[in-house]
Amino acid sequence: MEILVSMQCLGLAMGVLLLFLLSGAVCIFWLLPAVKWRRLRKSGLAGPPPLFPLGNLVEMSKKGGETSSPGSSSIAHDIHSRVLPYFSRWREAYGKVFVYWLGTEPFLYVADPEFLKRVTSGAMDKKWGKPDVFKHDRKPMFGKGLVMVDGDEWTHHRHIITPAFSMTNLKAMVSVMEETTKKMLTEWSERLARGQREIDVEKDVTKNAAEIIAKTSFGIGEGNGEKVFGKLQLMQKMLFQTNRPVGVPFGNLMFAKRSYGAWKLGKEIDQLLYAVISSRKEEEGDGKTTPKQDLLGLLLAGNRENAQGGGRKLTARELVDECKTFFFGGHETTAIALSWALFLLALHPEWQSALREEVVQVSGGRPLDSTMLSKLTKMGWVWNEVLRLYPPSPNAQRQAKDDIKVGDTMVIPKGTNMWIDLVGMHHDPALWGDDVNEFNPERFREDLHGGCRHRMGFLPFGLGERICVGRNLTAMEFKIVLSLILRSFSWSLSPAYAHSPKIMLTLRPSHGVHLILHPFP
Ligand code: HEM
Repeated sequence: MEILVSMQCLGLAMGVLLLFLLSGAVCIFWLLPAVKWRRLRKSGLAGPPPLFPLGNLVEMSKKGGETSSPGSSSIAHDIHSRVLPYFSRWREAYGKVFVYWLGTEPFLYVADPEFLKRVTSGAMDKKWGKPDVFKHDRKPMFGKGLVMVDGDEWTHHRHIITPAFSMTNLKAMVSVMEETTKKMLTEWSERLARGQREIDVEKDVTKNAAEIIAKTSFGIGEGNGEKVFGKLQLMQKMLFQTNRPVGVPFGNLMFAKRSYGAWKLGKEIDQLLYAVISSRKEEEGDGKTTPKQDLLGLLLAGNRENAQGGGRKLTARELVDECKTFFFGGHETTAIALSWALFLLALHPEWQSALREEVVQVSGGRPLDSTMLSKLTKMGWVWNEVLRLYPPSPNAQRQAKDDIKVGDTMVIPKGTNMWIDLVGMHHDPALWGDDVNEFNPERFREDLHGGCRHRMGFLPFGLGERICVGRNLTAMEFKIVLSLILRSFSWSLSPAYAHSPKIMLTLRPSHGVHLILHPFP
């Protein structure tokens, strides 16, 4: 009898616990998002109706634009509706500012530069940080590196990191970029000599950019550098092979095995980078060795200076995370920009010739240096036009760290994320005119903003205080690699090339960029 009673009590307790958990889940996954949704609508922010706990993910997962059939006749640069079909549809219905939901997370979609200016200008910029929802997912890649931290921690990191990217420091990296790229070009020549005419340049340019960033960040080939580089690449593939259900409660469990794999790789990479850093500290600690001029060397020097001025040093853990951040933030974006540039120049041989002429005029046959690079004016226009039509980072993101009041009626509640659609703004005829989808580098001839009707309509490197810290480094690398290719080859698009831009974190040519190369005399 007593056993029966205690069994009943246990059953009751289990029932109450279950009910408690269930009502907690209903509250977190349905009621709270619904309340937030109501608050946003009250502020005048409409959007596609979400279905919690998935939000609008079902509509977003529907297939969009397809690959063009091979051949250049079907290539168009009007890519917004192909790469972001759901945003394109919602924009027609709700305009250039609306709210959509990734799971239970609200996102304010913004493709209106004037609205963006109103919500981020001046002191308001400080109220925005980076979305928490991506932090867990991307932790193995960036840890608590600059891209991920907010508030005072961000200010501290940025203060130490920014000087490392100054033009004076970057100059020392020209020869590393040149040497590495020449190796790639020698390989291309050898392949041509063996009778191979077609090369997927995207693959090789990505490998080249990874090698450059590993060398310029922490000195590849020095003991553990090469191992780190291989593992970092593997981790990136593991994490971003497929789109993940961001914002969906327990969505990560669906990818538990892969997440665990990435976490494990992350730990191995950390160990290797710790070893690189401590041997560097030992080498430089005696004060007799000159600090290395790669980013890690410059960070260590910045760290010492900061400590001498009474500031806090970045810890070894933080230095490791910054090295990973430079690798992930730096190589793929640069490689993609170069790949799109080679693709666009294949379609526009007249620009290929104009750039080649400029390179010959500026450098003759001499090794490149930073003064020469600054004289490559036309190449600068092409750089901007590539980033406009095919921005490698297709969006910038923020999260309101406080309620943000806009004008008299609108409040963006704390916790709301903001998704700034750079592809949308860069392809908006209202901002750029009727030739918005044409490759026309001349638009940057007299204007850094390419004639865009709004100063904030062209943002390939993001905005405000959090603008990309590596933008000078990447522009320098672009000019060096492209100049060297132009000196050695001319090229056209392979008939097998299929135009298929796709967003997988970055905006990439998903079937590579296959070119027919011709050695240039
Ligand atoms: C074509 C090449 C590149 C593009 C298109 C690009 C684009 C961007 C964008 C859009 C952001 C976000 C800015 C924002 O939130 O407002 C960003 C941030 C960042 N980028 Fe780049 N980037 C490139 C190359 C690089 C390189 C070469 C490095 C370093 C080696 C780098 C390191 C970073 C870092 C550390 C941040 C975070 C800055 C912060 O939050 O303070 N990027 N980049």
